[in-house]
Amino acid sequence: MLFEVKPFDIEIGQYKVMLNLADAREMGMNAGDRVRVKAKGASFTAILDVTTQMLEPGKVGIFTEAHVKIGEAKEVDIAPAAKPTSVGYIKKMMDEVKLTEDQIRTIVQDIVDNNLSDVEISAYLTTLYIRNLDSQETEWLTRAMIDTGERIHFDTHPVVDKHSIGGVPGNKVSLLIVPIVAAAGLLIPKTSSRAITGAGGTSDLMEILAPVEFTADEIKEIAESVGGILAWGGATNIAPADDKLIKAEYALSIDPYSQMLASIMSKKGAVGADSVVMDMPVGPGTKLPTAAEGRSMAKDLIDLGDRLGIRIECAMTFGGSPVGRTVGPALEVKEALTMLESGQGPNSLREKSLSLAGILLEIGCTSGMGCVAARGEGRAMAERILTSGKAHEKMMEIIEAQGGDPTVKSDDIEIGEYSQDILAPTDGYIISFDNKRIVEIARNAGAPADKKAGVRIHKKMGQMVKKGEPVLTIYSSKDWDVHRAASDALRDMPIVVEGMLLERYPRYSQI
Ligand SMILES: O=P(O)(O)OC[C@H]1O[C@H](OP(=O)(O)O)[C@H](O)[C@@H]1O
Ligand SMILES: O=c1cc[nH]c(=O)[nH]1
Repeated sequence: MLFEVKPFDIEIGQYKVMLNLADAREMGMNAGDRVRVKAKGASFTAILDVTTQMLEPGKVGIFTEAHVKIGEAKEVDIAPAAKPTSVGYIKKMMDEVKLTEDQIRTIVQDIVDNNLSDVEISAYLTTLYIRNLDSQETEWLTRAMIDTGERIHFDTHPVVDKHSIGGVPGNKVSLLIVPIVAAAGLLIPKTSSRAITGAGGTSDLMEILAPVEFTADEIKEIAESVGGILAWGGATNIAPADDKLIKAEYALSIDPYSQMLASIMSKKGAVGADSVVMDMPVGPGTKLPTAAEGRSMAKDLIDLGDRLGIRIECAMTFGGSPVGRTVGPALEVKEALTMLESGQGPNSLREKSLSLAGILLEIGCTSGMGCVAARGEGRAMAERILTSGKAHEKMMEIIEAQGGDPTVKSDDIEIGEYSQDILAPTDGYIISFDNKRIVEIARNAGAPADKKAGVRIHKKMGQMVKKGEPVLTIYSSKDWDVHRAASDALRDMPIVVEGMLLERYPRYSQI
């Protein structure tokens, strides 16, 4: 049937069209069904939405991505179409049937081609949240994610890299590790994602200092010119399925195990990394609650690295409380820049950054790939690079190469103008600190979309507090977001001070 085009200026990351309910009924279709859209020079499958109000019969609403495909066409032909075959493969996954390499590749290709609806993508992720793929399937998934995008081939080797599985709040260490390692003369083309389960991923942070969206060629050029880059993987055509999946994971606040392995390793494989240090925060409220789970994941990551020809070294790090004292993009950038400027700052941030950077400085020694520090000397070298100001100098070069302001100072970074302190309800020691609640509070305050929102932590596990002293300060660009986050924090405190009355459960209802 022919329909008059009505463009909808709405970007949703899918090919979507909308029809009046009467037209959809006449064609025997419902919302969520697939339609074939044909216009002069274009033919593609889209997901159908229906309306009774927004369009008259005879018209078709064309969302941004689909509109780009049809160009200037004023009329399109719409006909029912079959669901993509990958929907059947996702159903097989749900039924615990092992998939073939081709079937996994088809799912990934359909994700890249925007052929799956949000419902289908969340079914895929939910299945992977409930059950893991085996190591062969995970390798196929990772390879499919690499092969459906571009790859970078560097002329210089070794190419080293760092990646975190995330899950611990305030994990701004990449902003220190990349310049330290690049200042030591190693090539580190770091691509990151945005926040997945947290309140600010490395790309959300770096974006405050410089643009993070580059093509694969630009990443190669920038990294080769200054030794390092901190780019957003989602903007490139590198492992393009990754960001589409991460968007859905962020909405669900989940990071399914097998997808996490493939997500991380596809980004590393696509940039041609020879050696990678993997930061694996372990502790209550993280993605790895116990050391045993950490060791098991380390084994899986090393195995996947071997299959792909990437040398992986896993570092289980302390995830029991936030890294540093800030959570949320601008607050974290301020803290990281202060450390680059002065070499000083919270011990947890300094130690973690230096230890992980140190591993990278040593990493190529045993494999004969080339390294800059002998075994056992990497951390001390990283510390010299930080305290001498060379890491700061390198960070400014990276910022400039990415198109940011190389004269930026930590004092220039603005944080939310609205704030509220959360006070200790009693005297005592902090005996429990809930990472997940800290992230929820920062997200309620608006992070990561509001870059100035987040939480400053005044007191950490084991520290003494006096009744009425601030334990946290919540920041936001909007006063109502601060109030919402603060009342949520007060309703269910993220910290427990020894001796605190946690909850009163009355004998009789008060109502
Ligand atoms: O939001 P959650 O799940 O905590 O973690 C996601 C973060 O972890 C990784 O950090 P990096 O790229 O190694 O610095 C990702 O790229 C992302 O920035
Ligand atoms: O890059 C990352 C990091 C953590 N989890 C993922 O799924 N991807």
